[in-house]
Amino acid sequence: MKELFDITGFIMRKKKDVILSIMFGYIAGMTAVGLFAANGYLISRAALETPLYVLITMVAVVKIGSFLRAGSRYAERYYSHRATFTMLSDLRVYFYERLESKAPNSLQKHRSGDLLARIVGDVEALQNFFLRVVYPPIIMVTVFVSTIFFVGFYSIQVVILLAIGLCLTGFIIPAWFAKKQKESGSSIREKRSHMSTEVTEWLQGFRELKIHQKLKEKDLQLNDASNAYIKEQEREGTREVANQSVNMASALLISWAVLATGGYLVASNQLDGVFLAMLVMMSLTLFEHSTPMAVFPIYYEDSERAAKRLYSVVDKKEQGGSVPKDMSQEWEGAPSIELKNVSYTFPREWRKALHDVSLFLPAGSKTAIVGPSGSGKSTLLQLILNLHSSTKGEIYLDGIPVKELEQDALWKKTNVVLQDNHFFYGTIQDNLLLPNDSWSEDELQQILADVQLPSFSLSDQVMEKGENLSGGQRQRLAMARAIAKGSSLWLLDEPTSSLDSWTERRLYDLLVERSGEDTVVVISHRLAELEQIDQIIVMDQGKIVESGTFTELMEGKGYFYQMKQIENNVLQHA
Ligand SMILES: Nc1ncnc2c1ncn2[C@@H]1O[C@H](COP(=O)(O)OP(=O)(O)OP(=O)(O)O)[C@@H](O)[C@H]1O
Repeated sequence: MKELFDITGFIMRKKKDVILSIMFGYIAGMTAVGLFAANGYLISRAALETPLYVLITMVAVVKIGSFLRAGSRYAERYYSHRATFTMLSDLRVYFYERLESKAPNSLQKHRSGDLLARIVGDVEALQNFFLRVVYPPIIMVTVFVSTIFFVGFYSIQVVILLAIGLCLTGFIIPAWFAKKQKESGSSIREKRSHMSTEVTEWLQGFRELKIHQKLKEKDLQLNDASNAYIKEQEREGTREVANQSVNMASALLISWAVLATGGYLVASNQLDGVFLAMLVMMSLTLFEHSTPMAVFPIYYEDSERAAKRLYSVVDKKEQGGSVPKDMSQEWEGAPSIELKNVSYTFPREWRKALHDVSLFLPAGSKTAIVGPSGSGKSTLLQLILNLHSSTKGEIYLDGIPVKELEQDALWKKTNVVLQDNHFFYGTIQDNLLLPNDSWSEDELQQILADVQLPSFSLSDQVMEKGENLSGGQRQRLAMARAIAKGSSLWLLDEPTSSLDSWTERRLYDLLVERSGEDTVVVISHRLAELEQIDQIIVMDQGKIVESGTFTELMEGKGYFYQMKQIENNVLQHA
């Protein structure tokens, strides 16, 4: 309920359109009733010996009424849909912003297909909240009340019948449907989400599924998900039609009752016969406004579910979620990095990825982090980047706690290469993701040459996810992207793991040359090229087990020395 209240807030931001659509909806409803009433009256009058001028006037009124009805119906549709679609666009932006601020920590809990179903399908479902939940009862009540007031001048018995009809078709029957709807429940949203998840996985993993001959199995799962969704859609459709039929049948019964009562009143001289057709026509038209109430419970519940599903993603207070307190802080130049007793456990994991890590990296220093796979190197880098928030302890950049830095400002000031670098469909230049026009084309071409991609031109096409690039080319392009960023903090996670030794050496030389006085932290799985690094941090099982310069660590003959010996042996036997 609270979620729908929030959605109502979004609708109310479009106050002008909402008021205009209700106003024109009311005019359209009233002119429809008036038009049919005039028709009924006209037919009756025409049967009597009525002067021609009265008939001409009546026909003219009917004609004007038709234009008015068409015009106001158009205006009502225009404003109600404008209110709805601009509200949907606001909702999309709102949810996207909330999701973005929670990425990647919270979003990891949701499968991508499910998220897609929520941000596309559930937002879309909310278009019915105004059009089919909020709006119809308002129009129904206002048009009914006005008509009943008018009918009061002719017959109190018909007024009572119409009032009973309003209660029955507008409230009692929809309430009964709502009860039935609650009992049987609807899972159309969940079924759609499940199907979307299966489709996304199928698309993303198509190649692997094909290679490992699992495509058929996955196809069956996809089919099951699709059939379940279709079945639920059919169930919902049948329910919708059944509800509408019951409501329409009840409305027709009331109109029959109006006819019968009117007939009795005419026969007993309590009503002039010329008004009978008018009252029946009014009744028939009037109940068109209560028919939409038949589907009110379906759309109300669907909107409620959709709103709940949306808010369940963005509303949760995450453990370790980053909520900057004072986002105005920034650092100048190359920052120092300090970690004080930092621990981190991934959501839904019991094992600590980092355990009580403390370190200090002076401004302008060059640091390498090494260690076996799974020792927590990438996690450490991600915490410095504020992609996750430490479970315990504090991280400082230039003395400022990273939790208090605005994420955008932090990322703007950092040259990042992660293990998985994403590339977009577009040109090489597009994929350098330049923050401004500070580089000329020649300079960018030089950067490409420096990262050992001399044959690439800025206008070369990159396919989706960089599929037309080799692993090594992707890494070099990611390095070019980091260089083009031009910031004074470098955080690089295995930037050369797919490169041959010669190219790796060139890239490390380039890094030293380009980074100058900047602060650099580089994760390396290889222990070569570390002689020129100021400080090496050795990690194992989420802890720092050693640190020092290359010479110190080699002379200390500890963990690093042993790793180096193993690496040398492997290389000798390779
Ligand atoms: N997204 C995640 N969710 C849950 N656990 C994770 C996640 N990412 C990493 N871990 C766990 O955290 C621990 C540290 O992982 P991390 O990626 O930091 O290691 P690493 O030293 O960078 O390894 P590698 O050299 O293989 O990249 C591992 O036990 C890993 O299973």
